[in-house]
Amino acid sequence: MRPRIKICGVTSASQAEAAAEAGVDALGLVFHPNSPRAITLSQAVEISRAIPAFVSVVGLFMDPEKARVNEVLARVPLEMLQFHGRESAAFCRAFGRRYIKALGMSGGVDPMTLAGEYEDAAALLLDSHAGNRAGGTGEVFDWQRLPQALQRPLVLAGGLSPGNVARAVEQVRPWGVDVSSGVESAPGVKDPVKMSHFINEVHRVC
Ligand SMILES: O=C(O)c1ccccc1N[C@@H]1O[C@H](COP(=O)(O)O)[C@@H](O)[C@H]1O
Repeated sequence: MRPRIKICGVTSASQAEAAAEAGVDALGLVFHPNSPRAITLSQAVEISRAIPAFVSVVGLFMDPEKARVNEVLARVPLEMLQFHGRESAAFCRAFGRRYIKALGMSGGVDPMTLAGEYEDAAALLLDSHAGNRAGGTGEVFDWQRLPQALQRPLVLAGGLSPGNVARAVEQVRPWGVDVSSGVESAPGVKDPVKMSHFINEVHRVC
């Protein structure tokens, strides 16, 4: 089965349109203020209007206040939430939306220990979290270290690019792949050619 493809951190309507045109399944809007891909509420509203039916809109947060998530949800039609910090499962499920929980493959904590906590997650996203940065790093981790017995669908992330995604899909067979910096021309600027190349590479091996 073909893995679902999410492109995270679009910062303009034209980038979202180009990704949809290329065949993406989901687009991520980043609400973590320290990211070069962070957008304002008005930008998020404008971008979400440009996203056609059957492309999911995912809101990315990292250790947000509950009030901030609710403020975003009141304005932006997010289908799903993606949490990249130390949010508990109770926090992740508090908004009446399905959620993806990101877990880091660097550091001392075994992702399997954490994974058990998020039994209602729509997927678990495994990312390198290199240098204690929780995403958007462009760093690959050793895919051999992925837990074999994950109870939820696996989304593979971290340093994916048009050059390595086919190998990643063949080796890991994830439910989905998520990419941010690997399809950019500069931080926060998605490149239509790279997005299209990335998606075509996934299709090529499925
Ligand atoms: O994209 C960001 O800026 C970001 C910031 C904080 C947390 C997560 C972020 N993005 C997510 O990081 C992974 C991997 O990114 P990359 O492909 O290695 O650049 C991906 O899941 C993004 O959704």
